[in-house]
Amino acid sequence: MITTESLTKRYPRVTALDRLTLDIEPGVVGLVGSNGAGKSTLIKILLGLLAASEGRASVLGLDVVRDGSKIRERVGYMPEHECLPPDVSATEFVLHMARMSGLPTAAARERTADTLRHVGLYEERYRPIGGYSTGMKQRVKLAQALVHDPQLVLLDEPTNGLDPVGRDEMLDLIRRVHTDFGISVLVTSHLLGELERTCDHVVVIDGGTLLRSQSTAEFTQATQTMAVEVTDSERHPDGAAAVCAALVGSGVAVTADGRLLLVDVSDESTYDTVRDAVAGLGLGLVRMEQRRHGIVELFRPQTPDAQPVPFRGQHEKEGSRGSASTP
Ligand SMILES: Nc1ncnc2c1ncn2[C@@H]1O[C@H](COP(=O)(O)OP(=O)(O)OP(=O)(O)O)[C@@H](O)[C@H]1O
Repeated sequence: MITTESLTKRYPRVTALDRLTLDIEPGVVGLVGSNGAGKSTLIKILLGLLAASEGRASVLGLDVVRDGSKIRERVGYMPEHECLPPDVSATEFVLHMARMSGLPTAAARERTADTLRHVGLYEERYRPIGGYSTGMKQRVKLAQALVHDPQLVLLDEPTNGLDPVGRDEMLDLIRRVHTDFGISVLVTSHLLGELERTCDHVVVIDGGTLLRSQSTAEFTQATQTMAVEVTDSERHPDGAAAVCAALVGSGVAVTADGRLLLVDVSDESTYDTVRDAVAGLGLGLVRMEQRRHGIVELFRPQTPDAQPVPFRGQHEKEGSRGSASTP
């Protein structure tokens, strides 16, 4: 879907992309990086809107230098920053963008109505965009990226400025763009956690260089650890400690993480041992689940000398952008 070869973009004061080589298959792909990592620069080069300093790139098999206009016919783009005219309605704006993409008037009208329905703006479609909430504006930007039925959409920080519920809705919508219409998606975010559940594949860049490009399943491989949470009782006011002692007594390796017990699963019988230990103490089992590596964990230092990559955790608030910190 996208390939880059030693792609480099130098601005007078900063190298935004530094010999980036990528090979991305179709699907829903997340491009993760902290602020200034080079995500928007990469997207603009892929659209043929910005010239690279060195290297090559192609999108859907088309060269970004030679075939920029062909790429833009087949690709939808949702820019990061607000760029919507306040005085027109969503219908007028998206229809205009559909016509700009070359659709005949009747088809453009039909596609506009369908797309606005798909992004959940059908009821509001005749109101001026200036009165829309941030979430509604993001949906208009998504609708104009989809209206000409592209093969691929490039979505630059589509969850920016949204509250947690708005984020979840936008991420579900993005997932459905692929499952319902078969359109491939490249979505950028500085929040690792949100891409974990949305994307099939994640590409991580930092300072314009590639850190990782891997399937989400590989990123979040299941581990042989089970998290167990139990209730307390009058007899056992610290239920977790009591279960921990019982398990250690049965030869099970277990560590306590607050109220959570992390149990090494040596084989299937470990599940029965945990159940029997909890029942034997007369406690209730709140949770017993397999632990997975979250993407965030991958950025913890691997060696004592290694520095963590400064990505922001999912729960950090918007508005503190630019002050990157370790999750
Ligand atoms: N037109 C420009 N002129 C000079 N420097 C630029 C220009 N555009 C981007 N940069 C610089 O290039 C680097 C990469 O910027 P880019 O916008 O691609 O990052 P990003 O990962 O998209 O971050 P953000 O999410 O903050 O937009 C940054 O250091 C930025 O300041």
